Amino acid sequence: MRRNIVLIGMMGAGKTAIGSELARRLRRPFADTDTEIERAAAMTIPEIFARDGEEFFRARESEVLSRVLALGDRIVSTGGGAWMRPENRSHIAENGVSVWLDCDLDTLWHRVRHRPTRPLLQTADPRGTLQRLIAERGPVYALADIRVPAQRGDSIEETASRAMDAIRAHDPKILEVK
Ligand SMILES: Nc1ncnc2c1ncn2[C@@H]1O[C@H](COP(=O)(O)OP(=O)(O)OP(=O)(O)O)[C@@H](O)[C@H]1O
Ligand SMILES: O=C(O)C1=C[C@@H](O)[C@@H](O)[C@H](O)C1
Ligand SMILES: [Mg+2]
Repeated sequence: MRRNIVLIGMMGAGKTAIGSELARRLRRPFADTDTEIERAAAMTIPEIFARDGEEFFRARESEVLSRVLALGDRIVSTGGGAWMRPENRSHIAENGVSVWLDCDLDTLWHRVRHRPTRPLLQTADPRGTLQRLIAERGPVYALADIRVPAQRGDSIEETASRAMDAIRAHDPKILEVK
């Protein structure tokens, strides 16, 4: 079974957008943990946070992530907080290669500020919250196998190409066609 390629990073970094582009190019199945959680719960992420709280969401996230990773061969886009749990990092390391989409605050803010779909940003100062999350999570994201800079000026295609180059440089076998 081929190793999964697992995208991690902040909300708005492009895990979903770049992940689906990589899956299309590599002709591999795509899985997005946020989408899988919403499907299983038949609720949106803001609804899950509002009704059951973040801890409940994190438990479902770990379950979904394990299930998807066990399938293998996938491009897996995670939610922004998934990488913060040590057990999730261990599962990802056992079943795939981790790719951090490293995106700056201004670009992230530009992308997420008009979207009400990220419950963690429903604060009095969402830009400040985003900045704090970047500061808290940055050192942990940096534990990923591979770092790919994802800047505002780059198109989805350019960032996807940069990710492919970085994965190939890390281990060419990961991109081999069956
Ligand atoms: N170069 C780019 N790379 C990635 N996304 C881009 C780019 N340019 C524009 N976008 C847009 O920015 C948004 C990125 O959000 P996306 O949902 O992919 O982020 P995410 O990392 O999956 O966030 P979350 O953790 O909240 O799921 C999308 O609407 C995407 O179309
Ligand atoms: O960064 C985060 O903690 C989150 C990011 C999103 O992908 C969702 O998983 C949820 O909104 C939490
Ligand atoms: Mg996403």
